[in-house]
Order: sequence, then structure tokens, then C-alpha cells
Amino acid sequence: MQDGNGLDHLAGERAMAQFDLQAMKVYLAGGQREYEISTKMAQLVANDPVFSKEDRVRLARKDLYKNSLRKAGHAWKTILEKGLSEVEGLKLRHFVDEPTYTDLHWGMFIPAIKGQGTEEQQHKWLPLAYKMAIIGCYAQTELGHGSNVQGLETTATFDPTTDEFIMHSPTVTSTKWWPGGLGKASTHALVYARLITDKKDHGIHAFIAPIRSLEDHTPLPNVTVGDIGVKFGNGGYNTMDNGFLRFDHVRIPRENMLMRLATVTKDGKYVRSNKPRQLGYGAMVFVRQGIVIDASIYLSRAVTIAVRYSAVRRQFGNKDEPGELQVIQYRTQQSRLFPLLATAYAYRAVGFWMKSLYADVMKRLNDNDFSTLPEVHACTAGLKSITTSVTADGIEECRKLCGGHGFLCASGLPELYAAYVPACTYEGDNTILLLQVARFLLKTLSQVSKVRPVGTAAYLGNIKQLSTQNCKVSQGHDWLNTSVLLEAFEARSARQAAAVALRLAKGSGSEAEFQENTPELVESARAHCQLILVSKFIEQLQTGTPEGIRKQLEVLCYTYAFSQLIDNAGDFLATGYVTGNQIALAKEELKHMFDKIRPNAVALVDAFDHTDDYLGSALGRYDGDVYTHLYKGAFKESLNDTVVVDGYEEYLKPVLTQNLWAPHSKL
Ligand SMILES: CC/C=C\C/C=C\C/C=C\C/C=C\C/C=C\C/C=C\C=C\C(=O)SCCNC(=O)CCNC(=O)[C@H](O)C(C)(C)COP(=O)(O)OP(=O)(O)OC[C@H]1O[C@@H](n2cnc3c(N)ncnc32)[C@H](O)[C@@H]1OP(=O)(O)O
Ligand SMILES: Cc1cc2nc3c(=O)[nH]c(=O)nc-3n(C[C@H](O)[C@H](O)[C@H](O)COP(=O)(O)OP(=O)(O)OC[C@H]3O[C@@H](n4cnc5c(N)ncnc54)[C@H](O)[C@@H]3O)c2cc1C
Repeated sequence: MQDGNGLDHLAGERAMAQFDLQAMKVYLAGGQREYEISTKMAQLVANDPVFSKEDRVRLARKDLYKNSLRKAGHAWKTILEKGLSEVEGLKLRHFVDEPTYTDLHWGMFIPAIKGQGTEEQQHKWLPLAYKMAIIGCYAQTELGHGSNVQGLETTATFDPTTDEFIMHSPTVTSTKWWPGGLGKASTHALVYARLITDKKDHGIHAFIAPIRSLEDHTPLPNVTVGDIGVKFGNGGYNTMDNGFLRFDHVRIPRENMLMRLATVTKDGKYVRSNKPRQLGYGAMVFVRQGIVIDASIYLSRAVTIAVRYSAVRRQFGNKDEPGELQVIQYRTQQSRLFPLLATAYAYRAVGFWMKSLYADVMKRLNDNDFSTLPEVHACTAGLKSITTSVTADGIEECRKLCGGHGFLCASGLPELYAAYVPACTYEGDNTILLLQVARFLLKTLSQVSKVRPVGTAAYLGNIKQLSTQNCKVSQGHDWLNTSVLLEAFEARSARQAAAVALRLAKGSGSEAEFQENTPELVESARAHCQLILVSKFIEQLQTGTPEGIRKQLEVLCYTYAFSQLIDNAGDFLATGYVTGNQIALAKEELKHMFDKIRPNAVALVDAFDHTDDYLGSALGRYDGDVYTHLYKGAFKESLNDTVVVDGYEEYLKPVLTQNLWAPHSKL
């Protein structure tokens, strides 16, 4: 058995690093305090046997779910007993690392009440929710409609005689379907339903509906509720009880409608506030902004595994060097792996920026300034879409980068993928979200002569210049100028948006024409989002990055930008802004970046600071002792509980002992 080689390889790798590892860890954590909290919480979870992830992929659904309830309960007890702050508590949950009902309770139920409830309603519901005396979920999607929120069918009909709403699921397709935490855990659901007063349909509004008894957790009368069934992959998202819910004329008090954006009075009068109704989608904006940093974390986990393993794994060799080569030495491995490493860094930087963007819009909304809401919506929707798609594909690419061993659950990658891939669908299907961005771009362009675009759309104000000037790059190093790079991304995005806008403007304005152009609209939205990602990564670097890590971050930033340019070369070329030769020059520069990353690769993934417990991967272990742990791991396989397999007597032995020649068989 080959043993211990990996340990030496990674020590050697770490010795090559050319940057301040500790400073990078602090940068990636978002600051010294965040770093300390992360480290403390990661250790707390790793040292507590209740949080063990062992065997998660082998558990049957019932056991898996019960175990996840146990962990969530233990996490809550730990938070209370240790008096952890909100930030510490969230971090602790993060390191427990399995989707569970508390995600929706804290992540959507509470934010939705905060965003859409009146002060009085917040005073009533939030204390109960904060102490988890009630457990809430976010029940928007139905069997028949998810993306099309306006198409939801559940009704909330006001009955002025009793001052109540009657919640009803009139059709099979109106059944609430998918809400996390609804299936088995929640006591309350935030239900999105059509508000009907005096036979008039006022569209979709939010209601708090009690669904389970606070005494014995049984469903309340006329409520049908349960889990929707096993989902993709082993472990993965199966720790979550995504649920179904039907109401059969269930009555709730009038006060249970969240009334910050619209009110129903005691006598049944419907009164809209002067706030935009899109604020009703606020919880989605909140989660979408958080998803960007989350994407960075997931991608960084996969990349950590793939980089460490690629430094340990050796295949073939060449006559110039003794022994076999580490697979990380191969250019093809680098060209698949290093852009993903750079992407994880890019998403971290952009995620930090998203937090400030969100904080800014919240402040404005509190001051009744709604002017930046459309841009923030486009930004959160678009970046949620791009980062989750790239991360899901990136995890799968990392699995392939680990060869055969990546396919084993012991690599940690199959479960990571299964847990992550629904992010491309939840919180808005990724194509639907890009179409939202495209609509925003069209609207912005149509008003550009009258309204100066702001924020991430500001470059569209220079549309004339961006449409006429071409790229000035004549040598490779010309690309090493962030203004040159940015202008290329701006010009490509502006030209793609303008081209599709022009085509639509020349048409009749029909919905059919719009549909016909949706592939181009989606491409133009993607171009806009890629520009935001590149520009915000650059901007973050230029604002106070510590000296000891700046150089490496610059290398990663160029790696990210060049790989985006090259992967989308078709689009860049089609806009006419760059030439084939300029793309070729960028390719050469990208290879130079790979050479700069190579000696730092292991340290750059160490900087993500994932503990072995959190990674849960024999291939991504910090010590690189891959083979010993893969081999040991096989002995944990339940098929190996007995030397002779269960089933031998009934099914294997007869086959082996029949000793009959089947004369008519062609075999
Ligand atoms: C839960 C996480 C735990 C902790 C949270 C903490 C931090 C987050 C960190 C990380 C999160 C990590 C993981 C997440 C974990 C789990 C997720 C689990 C749960 C998942 C839940 C869900 O999936 S909830 C359901 C989500 N559903 C959708 O997203 C539906 C998608 N559809 C829509 O959004 C809309 O219906 C639509 C916009 C596509 C269609 O709109 P349309 O028919 O045009 O609708 P209108 O209503 O008429 O709107 C048109 C105008 O409104 C503007 N608009 C649309 N959306 C918004 C918005 N969100 N904000 C602002 N403005 C919006 C639109 O641009 C139009 O504007 P005009 O000016 O053109 O009129
Ligand atoms: C793991 C998981 C957890 C979830 N948790 C929750 C939750 O807690 N609460 C909740 O309410 N919901 C939840 N959801 C539901 C989720 O938000 C929806 O599934 C999502 O919004 C997509 O909607 P859909 O399923 O209706 O997809 P559809 O809209 O039916 O999409 C199907 C396909 O049609 C395409 N499509 C649809 N409309 C158009 C169009 N106009 N133009 C072009 N293409 C189109 C889509 O791009 C997609 O390819 C969850 C889903 C998952 C998978």
C-alpha cells in the first residue's frame, strides 16, 4: 500500500507559497473578528460528536432526517447554553453543514415578517420566532406554479362577518409544494395566496397560517401536510423536509395577513400603501444576495479538494524529471482547475460587495427611497443565477478533476454536488432570473437618453462610445491594465444588449417576438453579470487590500477575467470589439497567470481555512494522506460488515453451485 507520500507533497507545496497566508485567511473570512468567530465555531462543531457527518450518505431517509433534527436541536441548545451571538449562531449552523428547517425559519420566514409585517405584527410574531416557540417556513411555490408567482392559486378570502380569512387550496395544482421545513418541522407557514375581498381578486399577498398544533405537533383541522419525497443524490438535500400543504377552508384571523404593503380593514376594505408592491419579494432579494458568498464557499470546498488531491496524485512522468508527475503539473489540469480557484476568490470579493449593496438598499427603503430597487433586484437576481450555475458546474468539474476517486462518496464531492445543485432552481430558476436582468437592461437602454443609468448599469450611459471604439490591445501585457479589461467587458455587454434591444425595437413589440429573442436576451444578461463580477472583483482589490496578499489577488483577478474572456470569446468576437489575435494574446497571458498560481495553489486553498471535518473528504485532507484514508474508509462500508455478504446463501450460492450446463443458451 502506498502510504504517507501525500503528507510530504503538501508540506513541500506549502513551503513554496509566496504570500501571507494568515492575512489571506482573514481577508477571505471578511475581517479579523469574522475570522476568529469562524475558527471558534468550526472547532466547536468539529469537536462535538453529535454533529458528526460520518455515514450521512449511507443513512436511510428516515434516519437521515431524524439525525438532522437531532443536530438542529443540539445546535439550538448549544447556541442558548453558550450564549452565542446571532453571528456566532449562524456560523455554527453553517459548519453543521446540512440543509435543515432552521435555514428557512431564520433565512426567509423571519426576514419576510420583518419586510412585510407592520410594527405591531413584528412585535407579535418576531419574539416567538426568535425564541423558536414557533417554527416557520416560506410557502410560496405550488405544484402548478413556481416561477410565475402571479399565477399562484391558493386563495385567502376575507369574511367580514367573522373578521377572518378563509385559506383554501381550490385545485391539485394549488397545493403548496417544495417549501423547506414545511414537510415535518414547521408549526407556521408564511403562505403566499390570492387575496379576495368582496369577490375581488387583489393578487398575491402574504399570510401567516398556523399549520400544526403547538401542543402535540399534529396538523391542525382541515390542513393536509407532509414531505414531498426523496430528492436527488445520497444525503445532499435529503436532510430537508421539503413539504406539501393543502387548506380546506381553514380560517385565520385578519391580523395574520402581513399588512405593511397593503391592508384589509375590519369592514373588508382593501387599501394599498404607497410602497412598491415588489417589496413583497424582499425575502427573495435578501436570500439571493447571500447566495453569492454561499456560492464562493461551496466552490472553494470543491476546489480545495481538487487542488490538494491534484498535488498528491501522480500519473505518468517525463524523461526530464525522476518519478511520476503530480497531476497539478499538467497544463490541462491547471487550465480546468485554476480558473475555478480564481472564481471562488472572485465570488468572495463580490459577495462582500453584495452585502454592502443590500445594506445600502435597506437603508434607502427605510427612508422611503425606492430608486435603487430595480437595479438591486437585477443585480441580486443576475448574480444569484450566474454564481450558482457556475458553482454547480464547478463542483462537478472538480469531481472529474479527481479522476475515479472523485466518484466515491469518500471524496465528499458527490454529496457536495447533490446538496448544492438545487441552488440553480430555488430562489428563482436561473434562466427566469436572467430574463429579469434582460428586462431591466432593455428598460434602462430605452430610457438612457432621459435617465442616467446608475450603479452597475452606469456604463450603459456611455453606450455610444462603447459601441464605436474598439479594443486597443496590441501585445499581451496590454491586457494587464484593469481599465482595458473593464472596457472590453463593458463594450461586449453594451453591444450585446444594444443589438437585441434594436432588434426588438424594429419589431412590432409582440410577446412572440420577445420570446423569439429570449436566447439573446439571456446571453446579454449573462454578459452584464460577468461584467459586474469582473468589475467588482477589481474594485474590491483596489480598496485597501493588505500588501502581503495583493499580488496574489491580482493574479487571481486576472486569471478570472482572462478565463471569462476566453470562455466567452465567441460573444466578444461577435460584437466586433476584440479580434481573434487579441483573444490569443489573452490566452498567453492566462498561461502566465497559471505559472504564478502554481507554486501558491495549495496555500491559496488553505487560505479558505476549511477544516477536515467541514470538507469531509479523503481526497482533500489537509495532510494529503489520501490513500491511507481511502483504504481505511472502505472498511466502513456496510457491505464489508460481514466478510461473506448477506444474500450469499439465497442468491449467490445457487448460481455458483447449480453446475448445470444450459444447452440452449447462446451464452
Ligand atoms: C434560507 C437561507 C438561510 C439563511 C439566509 C441567510 C442569508 C442567505 C445566505 C445564503 C443562502 C443560502 C442558501 C439558501 C438556502 C436555501 C434556499 C431554500 C429555500 C428556497 C426558497 C425558495 O425557492 S422561495 C421561492 C422562490 N421563488 C422564486 O424565486 C420565484 C421566481 N419568480 C419571481 O421572482 C417573479 O415572479 C418574477 C419576477 C420572475 C416574475 O415577475 P412578473 O410576473 O413580471 O412579476 P411581477 O410581480 O409583475 O413583477 C414585475 C416587476 O417587479 C420587478 N421585480 C420582480 N421581482 C422583484 C424583486 N425580487 N425585487 C424587486 N423588484 C422585483 C420586476 O423587475 C418588474 O419591474 P418593472 O419595473 O419592470 O415593472
Ligand atoms: C431544493 C428546493 C428547495 C425549495 N424551497 C422552496 C421554499 O422553501 N419555498 C418555496 O416557496 N419554494 C421553494 N422551492 C421552489 C423553487 O423556488 C421553484 O422550484 C423555483 O422557483 C422554480 O420554479 P418552478 O419549479 O415552477 O420551475 P418552472 O418555472 O416550471 O421551470 C421549468 C423550466 O421552464 C423554464 N421556464 C419557465 N418559465 C419560463 C419563461 N417564462 N421563459 C423561459 N423559460 C421558462 C425554466 O427556465 C425551467 O427550465 C424550492 C425548490 C427546490 C428545488
